[in-house]
Parts: sequence; structure tokens; C-alpha cells
Amino acid sequence: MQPATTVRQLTIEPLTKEAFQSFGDVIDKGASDYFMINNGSTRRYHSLAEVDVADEGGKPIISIFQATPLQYPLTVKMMERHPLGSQAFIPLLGNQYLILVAPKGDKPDPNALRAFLSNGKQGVNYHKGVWHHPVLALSDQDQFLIVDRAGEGNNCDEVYFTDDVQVDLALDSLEQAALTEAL
Ligand SMILES: NC(=O)N[C@@H](O)C(=O)O
Ligand code: NI
Repeated sequence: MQPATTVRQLTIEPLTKEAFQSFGDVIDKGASDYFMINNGSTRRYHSLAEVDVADEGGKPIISIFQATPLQYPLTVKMMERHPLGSQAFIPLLGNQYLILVAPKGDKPDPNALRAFLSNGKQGVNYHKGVWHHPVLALSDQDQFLIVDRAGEGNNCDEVYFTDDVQVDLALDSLEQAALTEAL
């Protein structure tokens, strides 16, 4: 007997530091303090996130992802985490993109998934061990600067949801999230 499929439609939330704080940092100049440097010519928005990659001798590296959007509405089939390090995504082209996360734990709870919309000027830094979906670009060949870990050990756990769980992510609530964020 095939177990009943529980279908959840995710609501996309505006990305704010407060809403995202249990998953990581929001790297957002618009919501951060600064101090002046370079003889008053430059604002320094200091230490917006920490790079936590030293476990098991890891080192920080900087990469660029060029991403192709997935098909929407998206049925979320898997989530991943990096048990040995944080992972930061900074948008390079100013395009909105999606972030999908779930709280730390042995496995991602499909009932605890949260979807957020970045306004394209906001980056995110997933804290070590936070479940997240691989990058969810909304613009073709979008580009992100990535700060994460290189080193020994397994730093990527993937969990695929079973057939009886279906979590859909539709873009129709994007407008709502974008509107709310704009208010
Ligand atoms: N696999 C990889 O480097 N990318 C993922 O970690 C991701 O979060 O997109
Ligand atoms: Ni990742």
C-alpha cells in the first residue's frame, strides 16, 4: 500500500536578518551599519558574516557559481548540508533568487522547510550543518560569489525525500514576497 503523499505548497518569504537568523546570516548592506575608512572616502560594512570552515583542517576558498534556473513549480526532491563548514552566496548580477532551508538536525524535516526571496542585493551565509537546497537562481546563467570550505573529510550530506513527501515551490507567491519586502 503506497503511503499517502503529503503535499505542501511553500510560501516564499522576504529575506530578512531576523527571519533567517536560525539558518545563517543575511549579507545585506541595506540593513547593516558601517564606519568610514580610507580617509572618509569609503564605507566599511564590517563583518557581516563569519567564514566557519576550519574544522578538520579546512580552509576558506572563493568560487563563482553560474547557475541555470530549475523548472517551476519545483517539487523539492532533496536537501543538502555542509557539516564541516559555512557556505556563503553573494549575488553578482543583482538578480532576485530563492533560498530554501530547513533547521539543523539528522535529516531535513519536509514540514519545516522555509523559502525566502533575496532582492538580488542580499547574500546569505548558511551556517555549518544547515540544510539547504542547492542554489536556486531565477535568472538564466545567474552568477554568485561563493565563500566556503576546501579540505579533507565529507563536507556535503544529501538527503532525498521519499515518494510520500511532496513539497512544491511555486513562483506565484513571489510577488507577495517581493511586495512585502518593498513595503
Ligand atoms: N555542491 C556545491 O558546491 N553547491 C551546493 O553546495 C550549493 O549549495 O549550491
Ligand atoms: Ni551548499
